Amino acid sequence: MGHYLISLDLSDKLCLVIGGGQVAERKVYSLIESGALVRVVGPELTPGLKDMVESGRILYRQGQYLPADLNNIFLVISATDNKEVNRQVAEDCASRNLLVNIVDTPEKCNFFVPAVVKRGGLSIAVSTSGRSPLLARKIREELETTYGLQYGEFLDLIADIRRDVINNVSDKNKKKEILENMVCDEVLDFLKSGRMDMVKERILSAYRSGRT
Ligand SMILES: C[C@@]1(CC(=O)O)C2=NC(=C\c3[nH]c(c(CCC(=O)O)c3CC(=O)O)Cc3[nH]c(c(CC(=O)O)c3CCC(=O)O)/C=C3\N/C(=C\2)[C@@H](CCC(=O)O)[C@]3(C)CC(=O)O)/[C@H]1CCC(=O)O
Ligand SMILES: NC(=O)c1ccc[n+]([C@@H]2O[C@H](COP(=O)([O-])OP(=O)(O)OC[C@H]3O[C@@H](n4cnc5c(N)ncnc54)[C@H](O)[C@@H]3O)[C@@H](O)[C@H]2O)c1
Repeated sequence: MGHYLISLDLSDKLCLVIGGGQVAERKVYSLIESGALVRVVGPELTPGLKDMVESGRILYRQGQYLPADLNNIFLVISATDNKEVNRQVAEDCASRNLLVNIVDTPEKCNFFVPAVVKRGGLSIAVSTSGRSPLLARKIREELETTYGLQYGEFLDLIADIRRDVINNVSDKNKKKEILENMVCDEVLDFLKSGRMDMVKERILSAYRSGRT
């Protein structure tokens, strides 16, 4: 059965990562990038995680996992190398209806973490439904070469105009025409080749001609 892909708003949500190893570190980075408040529990930390504790970017309780660590938590990632601990976390989370990811047991997860290309507000996520994370990574790397940094800048530009159009253009056809022209093939071709001057010119003219 396929997964239902959603885009979670984690800003200021308290998320728990259990374990302080390599996998925990990767998951912590992606949570922090999404604005989550992250707490890590584990007897020891990688140097990268240690830095994050010292610079105040994450909270840390040194020690073994305890069920009380789940209090007030929105989302849990269990990234220990101990199967029994991971199994216990899965059970504790299921009884509390928490969002939970157990890194060594896909069947106990109620969400997977996809491989993601981020370009400002644009996120391109790749999931293989847990079947081959390495393939997800390879496809993410390929997408990174196709979708450069200019896509984030482009999204900012068209998002502002779109908001203006939604608020100020009442004619449905005109609204549709402006929104479609901003992402027409010609604009996307200029974007792909990094011609931001032409991109800006074309989207402004799409906006102006739609408003007259
Ligand atoms: C995408 C990514 C996101 C991230 O972690 O941030 C991610 N794994 C990544 C890399 C990666 N993981 C593994 C390898 C080694 C090669 C291999 O095993 O294939 C590599 C490759 C590498 O490290 O380069 C090993 C591995 N992974 C899982 C298991 C357990 C199992 O399958 O039983 C084992 C065996 C452990 C063991 O051997 O004991 C399970 C999961 N890994 C997932 C996500 C979820 C499914 C995502 C999907 O739907 O595809 C899921 C189900 C749960 C979860 O973790 O969310 C990230 C790439 C990020 C990027 O580069 O952009
Ligand atoms: N899902 C994925 O993407 C993925 C990728 C690679 C590996 N894995 C799995 O993830 C597991 C962890 O891999 P790793 O490379 O991070 O291992 P690691 O050895 O670097 O880290 C494991 C961490 O778990 C901590 N730990 C052990 N018992 C604990 C407890 N009771 N409470 C809290 N913390 C505890 C250890 O102190 C250590 O910091 C592996 O066993 C592997 O099966 C998953």
